[in-house]
Amino acid sequence: MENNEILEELLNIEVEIQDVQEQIRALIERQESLYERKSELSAILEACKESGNEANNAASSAAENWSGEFEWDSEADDVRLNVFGISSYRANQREIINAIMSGRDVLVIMAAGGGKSLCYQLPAVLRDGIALVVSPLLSLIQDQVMGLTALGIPAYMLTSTNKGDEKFIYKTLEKGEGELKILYVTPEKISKSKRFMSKLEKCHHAGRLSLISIDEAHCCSQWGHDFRPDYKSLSILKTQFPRVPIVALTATATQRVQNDLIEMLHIPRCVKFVSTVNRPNLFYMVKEKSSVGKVVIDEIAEFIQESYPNNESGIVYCFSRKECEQVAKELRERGISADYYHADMDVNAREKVHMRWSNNKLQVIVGTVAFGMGINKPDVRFVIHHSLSKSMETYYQESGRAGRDGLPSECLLYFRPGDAPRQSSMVFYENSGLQNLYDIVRYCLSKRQCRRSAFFHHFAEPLQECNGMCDICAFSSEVKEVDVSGHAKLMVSLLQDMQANDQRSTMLQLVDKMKIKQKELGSELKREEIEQLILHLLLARFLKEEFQHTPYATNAYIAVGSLAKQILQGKKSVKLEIYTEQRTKDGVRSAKQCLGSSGLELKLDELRKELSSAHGGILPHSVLSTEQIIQLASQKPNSLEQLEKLIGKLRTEKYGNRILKQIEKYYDFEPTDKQEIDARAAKRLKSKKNLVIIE
Ligand SMILES: Nc1ncnc2c1ncn2[C@@H]1O[C@H](COP(=O)(O)OP(=O)(O)OP(=O)(O)O)[C@@H](O)[C@H]1O
Repeated sequence: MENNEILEELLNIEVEIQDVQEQIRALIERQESLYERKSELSAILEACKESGNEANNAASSAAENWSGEFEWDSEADDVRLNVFGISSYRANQREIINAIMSGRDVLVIMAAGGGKSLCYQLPAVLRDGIALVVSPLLSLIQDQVMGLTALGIPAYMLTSTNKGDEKFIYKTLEKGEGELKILYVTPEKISKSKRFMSKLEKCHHAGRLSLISIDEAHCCSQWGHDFRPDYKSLSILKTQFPRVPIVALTATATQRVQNDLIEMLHIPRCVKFVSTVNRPNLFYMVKEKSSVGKVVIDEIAEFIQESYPNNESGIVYCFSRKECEQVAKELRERGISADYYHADMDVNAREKVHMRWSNNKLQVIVGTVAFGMGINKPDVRFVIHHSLSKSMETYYQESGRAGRDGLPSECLLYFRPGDAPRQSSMVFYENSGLQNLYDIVRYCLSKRQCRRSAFFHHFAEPLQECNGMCDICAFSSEVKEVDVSGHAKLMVSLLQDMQANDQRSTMLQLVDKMKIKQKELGSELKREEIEQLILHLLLARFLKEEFQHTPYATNAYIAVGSLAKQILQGKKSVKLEIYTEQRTKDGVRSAKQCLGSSGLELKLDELRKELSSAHGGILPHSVLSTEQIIQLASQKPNSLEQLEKLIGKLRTEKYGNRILKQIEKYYDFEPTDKQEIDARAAKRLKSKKNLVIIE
């Protein structure tokens, strides 16, 4: 064998070894995520078994019957009503309180606005001694202390900003003299103040530390979206105060975060209360985002002005500080009262904007993620994401700031594939950062999966009915699958060639190259479709992202992924989901379709006009009972007036559309007589599917 041949073979083997290593790495990653999903599913199964298939409560809570009778029942009822002014408990609150009162450690996962505070504040009032509450943000703490003081509960905070109370607090902890029931601290106090910890130790020694509550507990976990290193030090609490019950509370925690929390806080025998992540009053929607910035702002402004003309509050989330300022300015130019909020502003300026918004002097806050925890405004009617969030958790949390009062509210996410690399260059160094980002990208790309069910899937929760409260379920739109294997193959070869020449390509550059090259294939994809294809290939690991740091930024490049060979060898076909007809902005087309099938000539403009003028600004409380729908279906309206009369309280376009969607379902019956309809409706109601409650 010639030397040259040996060298060449050696080189080939080297390349192949690298390739195999890449594949092994990818397979290990896949194996890890499968293990994780397996443990999540096993946990759900366990929870379902123990709670007799009831979705809402997690395992141990059900087994120990925390809803039975307890000796503190009447005192607790008295405090609930006469101190907190709350007439009845919400789901799980009483059970959680009973578990804490029984001295157990408790993990509470309850959606935003679900009423977590009462769960630890009420036992804090009932139990002798002082309750310690660890909370991550000063503004949150201030709110809570103000609220409790107003209720006549002696609550204080020990932070660097209120040195005045420090002396009193330390004396009370040490000697038990002053009146103090609930003490709020930030996690830094636990990790950094030896003095505080020694006073707390004395308080505990004298038997006066009643419970420890850890708010926003997901901050403890490396996998939590708001991970805070100081929360790590909280592991000391159980070691130092083993018999004091710890209650950890959060709005979002995947199975992995839950396990992490339990381990970190040393509470392996805690009672878990996992309430559903479902927020039935929130309408979720993903909107295609134009690549022209002005068009996006026009759409957002139009949406706000049409749907919320009476200054109803909203939030617009943006990617960067600069973008926040720009979007706020452009919204103002379009007549919307908006201002920005981000971490670069000084505290006073931020506080001022927050206050104006809280007092309804400002309609829209345009914020970065810095406008986050501690937003307690209950009547936020819409949360719009101008840019992609970095994970499903973050999106759930941010969009969840809408509708904490339980009234119908909307969550819109503007998505275009080009936003993904912007985020990935920010998150790639985080634990599972890319994986988390790809989860939300998958959510945005989906054209068939109910948005709500995507959340259930993500948080490993059994499915629940969406009731037409997401764009996928509310608007009917034809989606077809297009085979783009040829384009995928071309893309991979293009990248391979570039890599061989030591060239890199951003998503944008790759799209440009594809636009030219795809002509050879004889079938051309649009720019947006090529972008979508790139994302699909990234999600399936046929492609991967690589990052390069410059002194100013980190750039994301698209490279050939570990499984790309399968595409080149034609072992995998690639399909894109494409709408066969453009979804109309608000689903009127779906109404048209549904009414069309009944023979009703839909006067689209008339209906639109009527519906928008009927929108009185007050949030819709359209009521259309199942009986009314049955009636409607059996009467087959054949004029617009008749339809409107039947629908009666139709107030807004979007609610109108929901109702029409329901009608559509009923028309699918093609019923012959009323009895038949009643029987079928009863059957549906029995299976709890398609239950229409719009109130
Ligand atoms: N049983 C109840 N009945 C009526 N209102 C309640 C009840 N429990 C709590 N609330 C109210 O619900 C609102 C939200 O409660 P709370 O602030 O405790 O929510 P949360 O779960 O901590 O939400 P977040 O995670 O967003 O902070 C508050 O105004 C609170 O007074």
